[in-house]
Order: sequence, then structure tokens, then C-alpha cells
Amino acid sequence: MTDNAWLTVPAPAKLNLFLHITGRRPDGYHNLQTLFQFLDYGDELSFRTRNDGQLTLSPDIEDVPFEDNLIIRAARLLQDRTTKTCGADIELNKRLPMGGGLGGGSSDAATTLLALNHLWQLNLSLDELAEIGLSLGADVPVFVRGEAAFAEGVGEVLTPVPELEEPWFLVVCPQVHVNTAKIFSHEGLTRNTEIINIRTALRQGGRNDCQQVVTMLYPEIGKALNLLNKFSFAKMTGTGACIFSSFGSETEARQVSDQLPAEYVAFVAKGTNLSKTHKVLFRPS
Ligand SMILES: C[C@](O)(CO)[C@H](O)COP(=O)(O)OP(=O)(O)OC[C@H]1O[C@@H](n2ccc(N)nc2=O)[C@H](O)[C@@H]1O
Ligand SMILES: Nc1ncnc2c1ncn2[C@@H]1O[C@H](COP(=O)(O)OP(=O)(O)OP(=O)(O)O)[C@@H](O)[C@H]1O
Repeated sequence: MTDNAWLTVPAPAKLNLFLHITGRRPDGYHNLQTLFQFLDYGDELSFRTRNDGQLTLSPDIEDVPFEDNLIIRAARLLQDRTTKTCGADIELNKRLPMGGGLGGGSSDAATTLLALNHLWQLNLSLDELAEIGLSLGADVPVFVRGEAAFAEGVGEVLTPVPELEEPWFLVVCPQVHVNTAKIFSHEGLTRNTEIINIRTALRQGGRNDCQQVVTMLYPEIGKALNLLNKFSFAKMTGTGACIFSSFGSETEARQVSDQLPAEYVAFVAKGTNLSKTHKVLFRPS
């Protein structure tokens, strides 16, 4: 029932270069100000269209039922806008830790929306795909749009910042799974950081308002921060667990990585202002 060649598309990680929480909305969600940049490292998805309306995914992600997987949920939302015959086989090469603050699930969802929109020839605009993506998670729209951005609202009001420096990052991934909802509902969370404008944000940067609560609940993350801080200023991304430091060159980042204790899971990647998904789908060289 297949009728096509495989299309392989990256699903890169994101970093929150800073993350300020500026308020809590009546629906419980939080207003944020954050700076998103992508990494040239992430998951990879391959798609092959089917003409029988079926979706398959391999391999399964342990503990994530098929219909709950953000890849399948994204594909189902697009199927709602197609004829009954649009289907796909999907292969997932999962590299990003789950619950790491690197946005792996959101990036997988955005890549699925972009790739299937292309393969099923739906011609939905990026605006439409970002709106569909927002119903899957607050981080999906930035991956759909594919540009480094200053984000406000719950993360969906995006101002592209194409002029950001693109340093090398050392990302350390403490082996704990942080539950995002648990962090946002914690009574000790800072929720009243002053709103800043984009120029101030780009000039001054900022901190991660979740870091204090997360390191209190997950001491392993505080320990990793203390260690990385000995080499270079370190910060948490999203609601953790991953932390990062930036460097002027890949060599410097690798030198620090090589000095970490063997049990630390870490990778080195370059920051990118255009996501690799967009490079592959829209600007192939
Ligand atoms: C922390 C960030 O990673 C920053 O990029 C994101 O805002 C989180 O985005 P995400 O993982 O896509 O999160 P979602 O799946 O939308 O939300 C998970 C849970 O976190 C809380 N949540 C999330 C985002 C937000 N702006 N306010 C919240 O209060 C809500 O309780 C929600 O139920
Ligand atoms: N394709 C997927 N990849 C990863 N997680 C998925 C996927 N589909 C559903 N999930 C669920 O989403 C949860 C969050 O995963 P994700 O890897 O996006 O976390 P995260 O990196 O902390 O994201 P964020 O920075 O957006 O908070 C997982 O614990 C898992 O239960």
C-alpha cells in the first residue's frame, strides 16, 4: 500500500537562551519571555506516504502510547484536513532525551506537520501549521516557523531574531525526566519577572526562572550546573533537565566535554538561527 520514496527530515533541538515568567493566565498557563535558538543536533524522521489512510510509526517510544505520540497526534490533525486515503509510514531516530527541555517532542510534531503538509500536498501556510501546532504544545510553533525567535505569550508570539550569534554549545543532560506541568504548578516558582523589550532582551540576555525550583526538586541538575559552572557559565534550558554553556569554537566546547566525569551524558552542537528542518525542506543546497 506504499507508493513513494522515503523523505528524511531533521527535528532539531531548541535551547531557551533565557526564560522569564512574567505572569500566570486564568487558564493556568504562564506568560513567558524567552529567546529560542535551534541546535544542529536532534531527532530525525523519515516519511513514506501510503494511500490507504494508515499511519505507522517505528520504533515505538517506550511509555508513550501510539495515539499519544506527538508525531501521530500531529499527523492525525493534518489527516482531518485530507481525503481518507492520505497515510504514512514514519520512522523515528530518537536522539533527544525526553523531558530534557530540548523540545524533542515538539520538534518531532513540527517536523511531522511540515513534512506531511509537503508530501500530502495540503498547501497549508506556516501560519496555519503553527496554529495547529500550538494545540499540541506551546513550543511547537517556533519549530514550525523555523527561525530563532524572541517569544512571548505562552511561547507562540514570535519575533524572529536572525542576527543572533551562533556559538557552539556544550549540552549536559542529567538523567532525570522533569515534568513540565509540575514545575509550572509549583508554588515556589517565580512568576513576576519584569517584562522587557526585545532590544533589552538581546542586549542583556536573562536567566531561567524555572532553574531555582527545578534544582530544588532535582538535586542532580544543581550538581551538574555547579560542575559546568566551574568551566563556563551554565544555564538550564526550558524546565530542564538539560543545561548548557556556550563557547567560541567547537574545540573549546569539546575540551570541556572531555573533562566531565564519564557518567555525564553530554553533546556538543552549534547554535543555528534557521532550523535544519527548514534548511532541508525549503532551502536544499
Ligand atoms: C518551558 C518551555 O519548554 C519553554 O520553551 C515551554 O513553554 C514548554 O512547552 P511544552 O513542553 O510544549 O509545554 P506544553 O505541553 O504546552 O505544556 C505542559 C504544561 O506546562 C504548563 N505550561 C506550559 C507552558 C506555559 N507557557 N505555561 C504553562 O503553565 C502547563 O501546565 C502545561 O500543561
Ligand atoms: N515524539 C515524542 N518525543 C518525545 N516525547 C514525546 C513524543 N510524543 C509524546 N511525548 C511526550 O512528551 C513529553 C515531553 O517530551 P519532550 O521531549 O518534548 O520534553 P522536553 O524536551 O522537556 O520539552 P519542552 O522543552 O518542550 O518542555 C514526553 O515525556 C513524552 O511523554
